[in-house]
Amino acid sequence: MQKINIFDTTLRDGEQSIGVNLNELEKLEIAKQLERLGVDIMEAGFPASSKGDFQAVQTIAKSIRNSSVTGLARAHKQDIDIAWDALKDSAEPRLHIFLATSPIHMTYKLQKSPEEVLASAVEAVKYAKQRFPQVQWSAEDASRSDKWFLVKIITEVIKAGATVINLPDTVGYSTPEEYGNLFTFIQQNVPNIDQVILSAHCHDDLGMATANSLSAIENGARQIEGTINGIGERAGNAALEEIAVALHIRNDYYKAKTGLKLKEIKHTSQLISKLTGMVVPGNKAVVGANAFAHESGIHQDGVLKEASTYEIITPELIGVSSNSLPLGKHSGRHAFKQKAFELGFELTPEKLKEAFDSFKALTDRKKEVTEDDLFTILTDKQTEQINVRTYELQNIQVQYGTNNVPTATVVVKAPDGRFLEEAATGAGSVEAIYNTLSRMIVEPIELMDYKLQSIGSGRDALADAYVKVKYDGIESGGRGSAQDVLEASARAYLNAVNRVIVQEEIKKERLQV
Ligand SMILES: CC(=O)SCCNC(=O)CCNC(=O)[C@H](O)C(C)(C)COP(=O)(O)OP(=O)(O)OC[C@H]1O[C@@H](n2cnc3c(N)ncnc32)[C@H](O)[C@@H]1OP(=O)(O)O
Ligand SMILES: CC(C)C(=O)C(=O)O
Ligand SMILES: [Mg+2]
Repeated sequence: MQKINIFDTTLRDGEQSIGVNLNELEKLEIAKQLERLGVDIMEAGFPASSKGDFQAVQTIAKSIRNSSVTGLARAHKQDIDIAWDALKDSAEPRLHIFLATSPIHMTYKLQKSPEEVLASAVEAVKYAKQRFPQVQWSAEDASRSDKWFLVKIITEVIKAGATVINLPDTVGYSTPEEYGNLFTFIQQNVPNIDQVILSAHCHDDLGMATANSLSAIENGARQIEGTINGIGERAGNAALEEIAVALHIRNDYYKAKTGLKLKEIKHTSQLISKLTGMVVPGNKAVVGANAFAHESGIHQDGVLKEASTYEIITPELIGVSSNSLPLGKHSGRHAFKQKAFELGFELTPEKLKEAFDSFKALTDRKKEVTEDDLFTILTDKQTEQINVRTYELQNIQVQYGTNNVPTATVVVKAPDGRFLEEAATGAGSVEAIYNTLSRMIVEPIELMDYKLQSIGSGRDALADAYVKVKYDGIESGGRGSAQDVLEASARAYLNAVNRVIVQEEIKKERLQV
């Protein structure tokens, strides 16, 4: 099994993401977590770029012992000197020098001829090698460079003392096949290539960073550069967690592995997301919140029967405690039943069916059905009395205006099966409803208490009303939930009335016995 070195550049290329600016302590915290994750090399920053970055690289270099710490430098003696000051106390001082080799970059950005670029690269590597035991040289924009020029400059840079050669796809331009071929070509044509480790550094401009990195591995790369969560310049870098997990899950195919402790992936991802402020998309491979969540009924049924039907990665592998089966519009009965069981409900098949129907109806009206909503639906069903004749709410309409008296019109199905319709006013909308209901209900019911609260948060949260009534000396509470507070209030009132009537009938039966 081939070992692939992981070069993490979250703290350098990752920090180049728009809007990300980590302070020294934040960088140190991330560095310690990267060490726990087991990265072989971490690029802590670009020491010559600012005093703050110098300080952060120096602190990290002094603190981290189990990963090699590196810093970036241009092909400038001054950048190299500053980097040495920052890195000299690290466990294994390592420098990363880059210089662009593509015609576009050499002509327009560096404004140097290929010969000047070659001389400058060799000079910088020789100079760095006087102090640093490990010197990586990167041919920036390698994928858009002339291949024979790459052969020439890489050969000379290795002679100058480079220990790692990186072939970046700086602008994410390559396809997997092209990028793999570049690695093969360099190995076949650079005579001293066996003296160095070949590295891949991919960007995600065309969404191919992970595929390109894996293709590089298939073609001889032994070091992979990237960031956690794929953060980085423009569309980002290759996401290291994707590559490491792909190598693990498909080691039958790649026959390569990293030294990463995969269980640390989720925690690392969360820490980096929090400190950089870069939110991980829910559907992001491996670390997205939905990576182990199954919403559709057929998938949920399959996962409940055997997780591997729809899960190729176990959540535990990357440090997530379990998968989840959130209930929503596309869910089916199996997952609903399982959730009811987890919430502690044992409903009869009939009640379960009715609860499922209520749940499905709610999913049409509510964006997200929460656990609290399910609890309410299931409690309502569990506690619903069957085979008792009850008042049932059919329709409710309320007219309200700041300068009008609120008026409610309500239709109720009475215990004898008749449909009753009434209207009444009240000081407020709820009172208007309750006045209307009490006109329809033959039993003399006294209202004792009324409470209203929302279930969960958000604008579409369910309303939960509680009502206490008294009839013939018996007190009973009732609850009702609905998306609208007035409907919830009406349902709670009728629920309390139905309960108190049942209790009163039971009392009468007892007295007759
Ligand atoms: C592909 C990558 O990710 S490369 C890394 C990119 N990261 C960063 O740039 C972040 C940190 N950068 C910085 O803080 C600043 O750009 C600094 C401090 C490095 C340089 O700042 P300045 O001196 O103001 O230069 P500026 O950034 O405007 O221009 C870059 C200069 O470096 C030159 N340059 C670019 N790459 C290299 C290189 N590898 N080796 C030598 N010179 C280089 C450019 O040609 C330009 O030179 P010029 O001033 O002679 O025209
Ligand atoms: C500095 C180099 C390696 C880089 O980040 C790139 O080419 O993308
Ligand atoms: Mg880069």
